[in-house]
Amino acid sequence: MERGKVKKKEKEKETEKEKIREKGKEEKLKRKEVEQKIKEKEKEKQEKQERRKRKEKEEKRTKQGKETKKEKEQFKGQEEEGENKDSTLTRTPLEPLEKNKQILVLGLDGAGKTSVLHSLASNRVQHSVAPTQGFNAVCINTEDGQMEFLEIGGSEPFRSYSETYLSKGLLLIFVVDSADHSRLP
Ligand SMILES: Nc1nc2c(ncn2[C@@H]2O[C@H](COP(=O)(O)OP(=O)(O)OP(=O)(O)O)[C@@H](O)[C@H]2O)c(=O)[nH]1
Ligand SMILES: [Mg+2]
Repeated sequence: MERGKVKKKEKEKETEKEKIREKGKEEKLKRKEVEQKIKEKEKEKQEKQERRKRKEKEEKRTKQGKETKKEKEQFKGQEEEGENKDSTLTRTPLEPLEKNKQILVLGLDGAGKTSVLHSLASNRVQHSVAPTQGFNAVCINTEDGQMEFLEIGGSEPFRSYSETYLSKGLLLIFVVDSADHSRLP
């Protein structure tokens, strides 16, 4: 009789152990499922962030592209004019715009063109100015807007450019050195 009781108790113990093992397995599976869900959510978050970053980058690129396109078009126009005349001097630093035409400043070499422009721009007299090699563009801000002056060097090699720029200028200022009697008619 005692042996039978012992056997029964042992069987009961084993079944309890099995139940505990099964419970443990189920808990493990549940944990794994929860972990997988968390991982999936994290992945989705990362993907969303990456998409946002890409969009922002693309927007920046398109904005920059538009600006550079405009600049390129302006530069192309200037280059084409310069190539037609086959000289680097024809590429003026300030190409006259239709609305904002330039005021041409012409005169013989040493007449005082650069000096006049300098005194207009800064209200000061500058001594010993170097001869202008090609063009000298000066922009002066006034109450009514901007005034653009374009001086063409008076030395021999640059004099021919004054003819081509005469038609493009809005006004002409011709500077004469009245003290230089040898060059006056
Ligand atoms: N005494 C005197 N000297 C002047 C006057 N204006 C200009 N100068 C001097 O004359 C020289 C020539 O003047 P610039 O202003 O360079 O003459 P420019 O017409 O620009 O000459 P380019 O650029 O060679 O065509 C410089 O040394 C100036 O300092 C003036 O009113 N009086
Ligand atoms: Mg000059």
